[in-house]
Amino acid sequence: MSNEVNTDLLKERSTATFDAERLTEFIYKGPEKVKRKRQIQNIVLQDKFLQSFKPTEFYDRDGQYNNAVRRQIYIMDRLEELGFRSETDRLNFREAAAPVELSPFGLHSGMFVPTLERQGTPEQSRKWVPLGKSFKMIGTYAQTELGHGTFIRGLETTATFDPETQEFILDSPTLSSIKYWPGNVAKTVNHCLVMAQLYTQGKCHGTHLFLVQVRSMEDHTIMPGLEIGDIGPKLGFDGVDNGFMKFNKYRIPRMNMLMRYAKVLENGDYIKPKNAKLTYGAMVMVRVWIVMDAFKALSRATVIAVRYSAVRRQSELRPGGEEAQVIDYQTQQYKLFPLLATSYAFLLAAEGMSQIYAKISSDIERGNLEDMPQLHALACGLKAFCTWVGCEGIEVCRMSCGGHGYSHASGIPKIYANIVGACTYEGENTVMMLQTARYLSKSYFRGQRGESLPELIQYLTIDLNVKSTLGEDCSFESLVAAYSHRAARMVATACKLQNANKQKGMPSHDAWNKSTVPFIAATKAHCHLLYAVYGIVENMGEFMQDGYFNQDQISILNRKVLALLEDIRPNAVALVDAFDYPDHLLQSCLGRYDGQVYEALYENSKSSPLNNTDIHSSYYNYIRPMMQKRSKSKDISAKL
Ligand SMILES: CC/C=C\C/C=C\C/C=C\CCCC(=O)SCCNC(=O)CCNC(=O)[C@H](O)C(C)(C)COP(=O)(O)OP(=O)(O)OC[C@H]1O[C@@H](n2cnc3c(N)ncnc32)[C@H](O)[C@@H]1OP(=O)(O)O
Ligand SMILES: Cc1cc2nc3c(=O)[nH]c(=O)nc-3n(C[C@H](O)[C@H](O)[C@H](O)COP(=O)(O)OP(=O)(O)OC[C@H]3O[C@@H](n4cnc5c(N)ncnc54)[C@H](O)[C@@H]3O)c2cc1C
Repeated sequence: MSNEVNTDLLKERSTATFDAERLTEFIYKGPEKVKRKRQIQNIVLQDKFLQSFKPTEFYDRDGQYNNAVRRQIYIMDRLEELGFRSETDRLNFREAAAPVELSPFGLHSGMFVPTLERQGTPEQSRKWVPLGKSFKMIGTYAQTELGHGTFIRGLETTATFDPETQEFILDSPTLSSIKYWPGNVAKTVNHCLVMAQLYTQGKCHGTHLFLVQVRSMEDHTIMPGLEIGDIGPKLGFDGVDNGFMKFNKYRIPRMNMLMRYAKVLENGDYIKPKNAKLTYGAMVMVRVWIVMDAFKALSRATVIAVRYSAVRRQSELRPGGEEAQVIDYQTQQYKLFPLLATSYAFLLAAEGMSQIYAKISSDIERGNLEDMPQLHALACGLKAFCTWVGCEGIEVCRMSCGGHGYSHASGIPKIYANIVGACTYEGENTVMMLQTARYLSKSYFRGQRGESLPELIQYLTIDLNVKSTLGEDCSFESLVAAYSHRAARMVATACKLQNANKQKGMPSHDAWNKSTVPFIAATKAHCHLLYAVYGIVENMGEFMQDGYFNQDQISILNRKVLALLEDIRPNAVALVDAFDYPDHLLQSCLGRYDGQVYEALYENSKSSPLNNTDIHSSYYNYIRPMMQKRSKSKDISAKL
């Protein structure tokens, strides 16, 4: 490989109108943090073991899982040796060491341990959290069943209290009650947090969480009374052993129910929690994190596509001139620059969401549940919006790289395959949007009754007769007003339909169901408040429906979006460089910092296992016999 940087990329970097390094410092919160992040990434780069892994697509499923376990355990050991204590250091190390591979211990650290911490009593947490943190106990979060994922109240696994033995009896009474999908259940973990319907004194009290040992701590054999296995290959998540699990009257001690909020006493009495939805806390937490995952996935794809578009030359833009960088085509800019802006918007949204989560969840822990519905609505809406928009955007990035985007060598298919799961897991996106929609609907009617609303949704009460004041400058205030107006109008329209349905005599659940299509559109509009000119141009109909903008304003917006493409053009490469993703993190022949994409693609193809021999065994086994058979056939030899 040559050591030179592609001349087009050199030019792009030298003509940028701002210093990308300053923006990097803004993203990572200061120069010291950037320095530290790079030091950590360099440690990984120097690590021969970590650099010895081939991309996951070169391994079969068994090899992918095996490598994922091997690599993740090595990472854990190295983190200990290096003495990294700060969460940021550890995250930077993990991301650099396994940039595209999901961990078979992800749910252990991401859901199992935090749920023990937050849903266990102080005694339970003291007992189990240290075991979890030190990996003496390895666990996951097992909720979804064959028959139910979305509808948690419909889960069928039962946990029946037996006061005689002071135990719960876990059972899978039907085929559809078998736990199905939980990550790392199949091969990795020895414990699970199981969501099951609690029965005591002959009465069902709804779903609760139970700590269940599923494999022996001595030899990892499956505990008697359980059936456990892998569910098979998936679109992504190659190194993750999503599993199934069936309980056959399996007993666990009473104290293995997580009892911070709800309790079952020795005599079987049930003590209700302050709010039944407190048991869903782990899901809310992960939805918040997923917004950051969507940022990381979309921004990586954007870096790859923008750099490649600066290097790739195709066709003549000026007749008879040199072939143009594809980034100079207006259509290419229109595909990529809004996604670049979206990446930055997602970063800010993810950080804002995390702050709100930290504040409200600490209130909840102190017993103040007032803001629980607001947190739930925000986390559901942003999780769904950011993963949907992120996945659509990643696909646009892939296609904007032409044929090479389709190759794993581009790095984009893997980014997509992993993040697209987030449109489904931790709450299917439509269902999540509808949770936010219910909140908007209730808030709208509250606003109509003159009740005060939380700041984020106060716009629902604005006067919808006011028209836009947007002028040539497309001021920030006029854009925010436009998004608020559109969302408020769409929420009002959906609510009026819901009301009209009720007035026609429909029961309230039907009135709701028959207005959910407009509610989804309204909720997307609510989440879309992150955007500016492009978002209006792309959704003009919704902004125009009640004549909010006049014809002149539409022309201004259409001109503005094209002018903005020109403004971004000289800075596009610097804007993606600022994310400061090193090559070994991107794992992309197209998104390389030095732009030597053709050399990289050519080198990469040589490592395809099909190139191990010039003549593949299938020639001897099938092609040659087929040709020999055909050459003997009269018809063919006659034609030849
Ligand atoms: C992840 C760790 C890091 C790295 C590892 C790497 C990779 C891991 C990848 C993937 C992990 C994936 C893990 C999972 O998928 S776990 C399973 C997740 N499952 C779900 O998310 C299920 C989705 N369903 C639900 O959340 C709920 O069932 C529901 C749709 C919200 C409805 O619940 P239900 O009990 O039926 O509620 P209702 O009775 O209809 O609602 C009454 C009332 O309560 C409100 N509500 C519901 N949930 C909450 C909540 N969490 N907080 C506050 N309020 C809540 C609901 O809106 C309703 O309010 P109303 O005002 O309308 O009455
Ligand atoms: C990669 C991956 C990892 C996972 N990891 C885990 C894990 O670790 N632990 C775990 O417990 N689970 C896990 N899951 C399961 C996941 O949480 C569920 O699949 C998810 O919650 C969706 O539920 P479902 O499969 O029942 O979808 P369904 O609810 O069956 O969805 C099917 C369709 O029905 C629609 N629908 C359903 N209900 C409604 C409604 N009320 N209103 C309107 N439309 C509706 C949906 O929009 C969707 O279009 C994982 C799933 C995946 C893909």
